[in-house]
Amino acid sequence: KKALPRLLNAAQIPLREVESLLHYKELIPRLEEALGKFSSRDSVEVIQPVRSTVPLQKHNGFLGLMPTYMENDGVLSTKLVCFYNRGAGSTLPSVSATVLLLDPESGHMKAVMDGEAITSMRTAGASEISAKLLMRPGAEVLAILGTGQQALSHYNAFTEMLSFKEVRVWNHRREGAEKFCRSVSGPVTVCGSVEEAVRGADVIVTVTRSTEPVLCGRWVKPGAHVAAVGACRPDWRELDDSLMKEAVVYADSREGAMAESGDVILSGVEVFAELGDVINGIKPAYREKTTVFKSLGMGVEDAVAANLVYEQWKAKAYKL
Ligand SMILES: NC(=O)C1=CN([C@@H]2O[C@H](COP(=O)(O)OP(=O)(O)OC[C@H]3O[C@@H](n4cnc5c(N)ncnc54)[C@H](O)[C@@H]3O)[C@@H](O)[C@H]2O)C=CC1
Ligand SMILES: O=C([O-])C1=[NH+]CCC1
Repeated sequence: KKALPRLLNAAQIPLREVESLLHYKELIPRLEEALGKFSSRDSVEVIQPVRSTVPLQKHNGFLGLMPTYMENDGVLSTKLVCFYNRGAGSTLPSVSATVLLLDPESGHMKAVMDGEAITSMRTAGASEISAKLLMRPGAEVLAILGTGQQALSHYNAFTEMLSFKEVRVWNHRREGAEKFCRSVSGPVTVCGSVEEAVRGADVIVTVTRSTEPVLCGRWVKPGAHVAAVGACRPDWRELDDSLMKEAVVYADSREGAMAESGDVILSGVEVFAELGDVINGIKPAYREKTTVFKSLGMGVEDAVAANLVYEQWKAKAYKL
C-alpha cells in the first residue's frame, strides 16, 4: 500500500478546535515551567533563538519565524507569525499565525495548527504569570489599554485566574472599548483617557498597536505592575521614559528585549531579570516597587501550548 505523503499524515487542527482544547488552568502551569527552563539556559531544556523577522513593507507588517527545541521534553516546533500595523478601516486581523509541531527524531511533521488562539492565550498566560509574581498582594484594580484580540485574552486570563474588584478599559477609539465591554461576560468600566483608566490601578496591561508611548509614568501608582505586551519592534514604544526609568524591568527573554523592544532600547534601561529567573528563585520579585514586565513573545511559549493542544487532540481523537 502506498504511504500517504507525510504532510497529509500530520494532524490539522483549525482555530475553533485549538480554542476548545486550550484552557488557562492547564496552559499556565506549563508556561511557568517553560519560562523557568528557558532562563536556566540549559540546551537540553530549551534551545530558542531570538525570532528572525522579515519586513513586509508593502503591507506594514513583519513575518516572524520562531523555532524551539526542548530536548528533554521531546518537543520541536516553529511558529510562523505575520503581524501587521493595519489602518483603521481594515477588517483583517493584526496577527496571523501557524504552529508546526515536528517529531524531533524523524523530522516529520506531527501537526499543523492555527496559531491565533495559541498566540493570544500564551501571551495572556505569560502576562498573568508576571502579575501573579510581581503585583502587590491584594491588588484590586486592573486597567487594560487597547481593546483588540490580546485585550480579550488578557481580560479572560486575568479575571479567570486572579481576582480584581474593578476592571477598566481604554481604547483610542471609544467605540472599540464599548464593543469590547459588550463582548465580555463581567463588568468593565470604559474610560475616556489613559490617565483616567490607570490612576490608582494596581495592574496595567498595555495591548495596543501604538508606536508612540501611550502610558506615562506620572499617571502610574507607585508599586503598580505593568504588563507591556505591544511595541514589539526596536523603534516602537508604549511606555514613556519616566515609567521605564522608575520601574524595575523584567522581560520574558533578555536577548529578545534587547533586540526588539523599543521601550527597553530607546529608554536605555537595563532588564533586571527574566520572569524565569524569578520562577527559578535566582532573582527577587520586587512586589512593593513599580514593575514592568516587557513581553515580546517566545517560541518556547508556543511550543508548550502547541504540545498541549496536540496531547489533548490525540486523547480526543483516540479516546485515550
Ligand atoms: N508580546 C507578545 O507576545 C505579543 C504581542 N502582540 C502585540 O500586542 C499588540 C496587540 O495585538 P492584538 O490585540 O492582536 O492587536 P489588535 O489589532 O487586535 O488590537 C490592537 C488595539 O490597539 C488599538 N490601537 C491601534 N492603533 C493604536 C494607536 N496608535 N494608539 C493606541 N491604540 C491603538 C486598536 O484600536 C486595538 O484596540 C500588538 O502591538 C501586537 O504586536 C501580539 C501578539 C503577541
Ligand atoms: O510572539 C508573537 O507571536 C508576537 N509578538 C509580537 C507580535 C507577534
